[in-house]
Amino acid sequence: MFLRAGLAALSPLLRSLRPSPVAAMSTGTFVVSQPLNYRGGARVEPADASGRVIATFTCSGEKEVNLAVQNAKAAFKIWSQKSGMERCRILLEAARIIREREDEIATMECINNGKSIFEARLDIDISWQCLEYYAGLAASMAGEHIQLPGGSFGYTRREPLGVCVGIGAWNYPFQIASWKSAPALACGNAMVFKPSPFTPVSALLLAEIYSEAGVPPGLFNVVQGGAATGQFLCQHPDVAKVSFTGSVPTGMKIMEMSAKGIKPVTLELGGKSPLIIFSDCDMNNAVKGALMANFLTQGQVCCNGTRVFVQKEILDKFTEEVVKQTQRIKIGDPLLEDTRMGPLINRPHLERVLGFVKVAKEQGAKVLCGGDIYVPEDPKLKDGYYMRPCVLTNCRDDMTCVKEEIFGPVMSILSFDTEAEVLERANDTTFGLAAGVFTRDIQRAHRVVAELQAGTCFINNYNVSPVELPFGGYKKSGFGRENGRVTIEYYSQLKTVCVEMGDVESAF
Ligand SMILES: NC(=O)C1=CN([C@@H]2O[C@H](COP(=O)(O)OP(=O)(O)OC[C@H]3O[C@@H](n4cnc5c(N)ncnc54)[C@H](O)[C@@H]3O)[C@@H](O)[C@H]2O)C=CC1
Repeated sequence: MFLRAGLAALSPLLRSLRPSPVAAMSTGTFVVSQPLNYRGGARVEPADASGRVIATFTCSGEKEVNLAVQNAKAAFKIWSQKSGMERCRILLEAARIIREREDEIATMECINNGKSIFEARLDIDISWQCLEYYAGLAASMAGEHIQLPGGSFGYTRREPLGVCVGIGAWNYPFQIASWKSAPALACGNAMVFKPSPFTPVSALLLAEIYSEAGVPPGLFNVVQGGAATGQFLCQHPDVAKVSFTGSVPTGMKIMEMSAKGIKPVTLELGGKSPLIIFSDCDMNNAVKGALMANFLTQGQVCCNGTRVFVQKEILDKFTEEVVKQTQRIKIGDPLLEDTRMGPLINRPHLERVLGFVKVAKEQGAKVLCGGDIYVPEDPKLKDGYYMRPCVLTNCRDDMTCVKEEIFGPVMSILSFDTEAEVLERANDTTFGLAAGVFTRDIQRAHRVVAELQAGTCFINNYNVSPVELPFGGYKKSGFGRENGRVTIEYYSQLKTVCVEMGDVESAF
């Protein structure tokens, strides 16, 4: 568990950043001196425990989950009565505070997760942008007015759902908490959020920032824990909705539990996305795109384009250039400005990813670079969970590395001849989160994305995530969307009001 070296919560969050003797993640560490649950507008020790202790924090049990939901219910009463403009102002203030504290939050996220400080800053930028975006929408949420015969009419009201639950993965801890809470709060809901137990600390910062910005105490609560705590949340009768980011198997369980309470769910699950490079592409951009599609956050990105289909004519040139640039990626202490790849999340995950590379070799793939443990020069990092980014070639569609989500820095290159062929192969997966295409042929680009079975498609770029655009999956990658205007619909419900202006025409 990475929460070694005295994980400690911070608010003032970055109480101390000092070299850690067992720096498996980075040279940074922090001292947890305050509780990691947030309820009713303050940090609290959980009221009970689910029986499992992970590192230095206690997993919240049923009682604590109940308390958090009760607090959220009380805050919902106040918040849901506010006008859109009132909610807008508070969310804008929260966005401002995040922007102001960007360096502090990014540094914490970097230690929390292991991603480079360069990327952590981008995550924090996207987070405050998300709050700004939904602040802007809060005031413009409106229903319809529908004229009926005889002067009667109807209208619709867009109303919040109530207490929403957010359950997050470990790869984008602060960003996931923001992507879930911003639209939820903008619509007038309250939220109880459970971060991944591997990355428990940064959601607390968001909770404190919301309080500082002026949300009612209890509007955004954090409970800590793993599966058991997550189950208490999903099964809670007073929870109106569950928004989940994580793996497909957990997503299925979340949906099952929510089905029992007829709760709507948003599922942001895994992927094994195709990236199609046609021979008429701009080669420089295609190579950059392939790296963006595979190596951000050490490859631990759900929408990564890990199946890189390259048209035969340019296979050799493309592969050569991708390998050259992959080998140049600076690996090491994520807190250093020039680092672009930090450690993986924990040792079991590192071993799992290395295991995929081993199986790929056994099945006939060729390792062109990386795929092995990396030991940084800094002796403090020698036990870190680092690996060198890997490019595999000689891949076939039936290989494990091409079929399964690895969730690590492993790119599989496959070659293809025709557009029809590559489309069929690209779609031959149970996942459907994202896809990308590089070509200069504008008609082909649109024709291909129209055929791709994926919720998010990129043309001539990959893994950019403007908050204005909806993000989410097809097939087993989930449903519901995050970001964009449409997400309002996933955090609100429509009430129809039918108004009679004449007399009742009774059938009796
Ligand atoms: N589509 C998307 O937006 C994203 C999807 N992911 C996917 O997430 C996975 C990696 O993240 P992990 O944290 O390992 O996923 P995970 O599914 O193991 O855990 C995700 C969250 O669910 C909680 N959880 C686990 N079992 C639960 C249960 N039975 N009931 C309720 N909650 C439970 C965990 O504590 C954690 O907070 C990958 O498959 C990745 O593709 C990750 C980021 C973004």
